[in-house]
Amino acid sequence: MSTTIPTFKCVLLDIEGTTTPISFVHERLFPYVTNNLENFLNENWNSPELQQKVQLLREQAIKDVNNNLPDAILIPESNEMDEIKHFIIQNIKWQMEIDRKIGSLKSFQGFMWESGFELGELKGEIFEDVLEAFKRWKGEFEIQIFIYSSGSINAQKLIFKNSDKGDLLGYIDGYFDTSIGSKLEKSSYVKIAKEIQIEPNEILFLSDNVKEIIAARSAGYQTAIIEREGNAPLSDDDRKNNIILSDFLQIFSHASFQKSS
Ligand SMILES: CSCCC(=O)C(=O)COP(=O)(O)O
Ligand SMILES: [Mg+2]
Repeated sequence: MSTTIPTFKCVLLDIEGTTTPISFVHERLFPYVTNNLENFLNENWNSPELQQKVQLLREQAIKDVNNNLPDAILIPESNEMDEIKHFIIQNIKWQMEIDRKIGSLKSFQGFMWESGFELGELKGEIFEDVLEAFKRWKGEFEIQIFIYSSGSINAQKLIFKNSDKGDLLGYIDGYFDTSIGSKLEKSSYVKIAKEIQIEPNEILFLSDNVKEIIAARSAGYQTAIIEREGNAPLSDDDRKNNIILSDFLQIFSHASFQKSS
């Protein structure tokens, strides 16, 4: 009898648009930040963790102004608390309007979501097929599962721990965010492969973002674009040049990802 085994030893997964609906991120997580920002700053102003996140935003804003980024908003170091809060709010709202994938913003968002998840006001949405794929990868094939998202590692863990499919942290072997580098750069994927000590061609990267897929493939990864409802439309060229899946379970029967043994 011929059996099949996967061509990869681990999967590296994007979150937004891949394990999780884009609508959850844009209609639940992001508004949680923008709608609660002022109260959150008032209630947590004396927290050293908040002050550390604000300092990261401040340092990024200085870089942005030095790099002539249009509309960049500085956060002053004045004694006037209300003035500082005003500029923090302006700064965060501006960055979120352009959906910026930058460490200081992602770290601040993750800090705010922490209380939302702890209070039960937020629950991570995970697509139906993801949990079944996790179970099969771990149970049948000993495939390792890693996450690589622009969201902070703290935020990634919150989503998978407090998900609508239960606590999924036990399935996941490690997490990467943009502190390893941009998801659009080949070098980030090279670094991840080195860190997890798996050859690039034995890693399967799944994402909704074609630019991320191109970067991962240039580092030698196997790749597939995940096309979920609500994701950005793919061009004819994207379809011609990539494997496109609408569901993780399709990987188990896709010829490119299996070999006979
Ligand atoms: C922990 S993910 C929260 C969503 C988020 O902020 C984000 O930027 C997701 O980006 P991804 O790289 O997963 O597409
Ligand atoms: Mg994504």
